[in-house]
Amino acid sequence: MTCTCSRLPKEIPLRQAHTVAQVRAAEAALMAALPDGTLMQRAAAGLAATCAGLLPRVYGSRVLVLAGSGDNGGDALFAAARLARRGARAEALLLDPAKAHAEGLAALLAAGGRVTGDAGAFGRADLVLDGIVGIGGSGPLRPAAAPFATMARRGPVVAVDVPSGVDPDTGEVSGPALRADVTVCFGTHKPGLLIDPGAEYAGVVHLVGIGLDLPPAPVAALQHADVAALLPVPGAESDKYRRGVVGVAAGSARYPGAALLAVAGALRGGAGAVRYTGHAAEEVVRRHPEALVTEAGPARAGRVQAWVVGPGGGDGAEQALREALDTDAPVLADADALTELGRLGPALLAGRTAPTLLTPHAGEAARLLAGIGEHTDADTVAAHRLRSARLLAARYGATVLLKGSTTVVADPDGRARTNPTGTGWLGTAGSGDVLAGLAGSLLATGLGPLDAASVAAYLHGLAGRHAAGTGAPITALDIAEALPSVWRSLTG
Ligand SMILES: NC(=O)C1=CN([C@@H]2O[C@H](COP(=O)(O)OP(=O)(O)OC[C@H]3O[C@@H](n4cnc5c(N)ncnc54)[C@H](OP(=O)(O)O)[C@@H]3O)[C@@H](O)[C@H]2O)[C@@H](O)CC1
Ligand SMILES: [K+]
Repeated sequence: MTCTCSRLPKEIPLRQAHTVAQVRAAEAALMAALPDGTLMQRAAAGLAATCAGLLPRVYGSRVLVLAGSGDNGGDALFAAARLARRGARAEALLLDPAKAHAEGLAALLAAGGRVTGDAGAFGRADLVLDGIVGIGGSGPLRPAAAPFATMARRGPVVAVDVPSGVDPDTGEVSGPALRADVTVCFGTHKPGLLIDPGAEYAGVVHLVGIGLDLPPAPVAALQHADVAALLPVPGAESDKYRRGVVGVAAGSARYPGAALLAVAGALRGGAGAVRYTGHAAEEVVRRHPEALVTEAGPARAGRVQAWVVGPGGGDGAEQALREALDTDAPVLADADALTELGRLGPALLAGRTAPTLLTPHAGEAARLLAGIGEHTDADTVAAHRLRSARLLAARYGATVLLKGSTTVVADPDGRARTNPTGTGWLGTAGSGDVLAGLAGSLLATGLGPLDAASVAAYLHGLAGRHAAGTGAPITALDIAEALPSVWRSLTG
């Protein structure tokens, strides 16, 4: 089978995202060492170059700047001035004319651009620059700018640094926001560009370096090369035990399928063997003869380097979870085990010395949040992904992989990762069971929970894309079966 993924670029570095506070501190240090306006010119030059690349030709194109009164508007006005000097018909719509960025506006006018008060220019433009607000904004778009969030447009919208109305630190969107086709961000990614719903508003994100000296990023998205470097490779001396044994406590008389799918994921996640315990032993062996099965629960199941507990676990989930948590192996809790954990609260994890990885979808995350007294629902969790995942990680003292349109992994130490490979086709019954098995298998090979979770999410997303091809419904088993191909595409 040919894997379409093998054509993906391999050298793209880790996408790092910094908070507004970190960007501000780096900006202040650099600005103190450079002549006034240097950073804005670097930003405007990169922005103008991206815009020029999006236009069939710059000369004669209609470019509209939506300009707020901060430096974000300044960047947009200076970039439009550069395009006007190349013959573009550039206009600026000033949202608060009295407070417009004076130097940027002067540059635009000097280059032959003009100011317009006609909101209809938005729909006629060949390209719109969203310079309403960047990292200095807060809350939803103000009334003067809000109508542009829903207006029809002809040409692409290019967001300057951040789509206006998207929270740069979290990706939360609390009201109207500009929907961009491309976002040109400066110095670093902002977390809000990598996490839905903000990521969806950002479109394709293009980073323009401006020379900021930044600390380690609190949020990152692994790329191909990062994942390839983390994948376990068996050594010459490896046998199945040295490669790691993953235990899967899953499935019930009512849900035997979840066991099959979790084992299918676990068999393809790098561990040397899969040890299954639960009510679906017969089905598991029939479908996966390579699995070891045992009647005993996690407490007496034999050698296991990481446990996966909960998919389709039914009534047995609490007992299996308690037994697995009593071992000194890493434990991944999913599905019914998460429901039990939400009911019993974080005290159940107290005293663990090995890592715990929780893999909730938004509904299960809401149940876990209830376990710490935060009563909410799935939609609210999905709207506040980073915050929800971080809160759960901190309060449960566990790594949390929050599944969804952007999967977010949060570590109790505060680091977070977002997964760039997701696809809507992954939203299929049993897909989460495969992911749980896969992530547990990576844990058993010795990866830490943050790496195991983010590598699993990456592989799972690529496998979903590979299985769906140019676009077709897929089953959870299709995802599992595509895993060896995408693994090869990363290492080949
Ligand atoms: N960091 C860097 O290294 C570099 C940063 N650069 C650029 O600077 C940008 C940051 O500029 P900034 O600090 O001037 O803030 P900015 O985003 O323009 O917003 C302030 C304005 O927004 C308004 N406003 C607030 N909320 C709003 C809302 N909800 N809806 C509507 N309006 C709202 C607020 O209004 P006010 O409260 O004053 O009435 C004020 O007028 C950054 O994103 C990047 O583009 C580059 O030039 C190169 C180097
Ligand atoms: K903007």
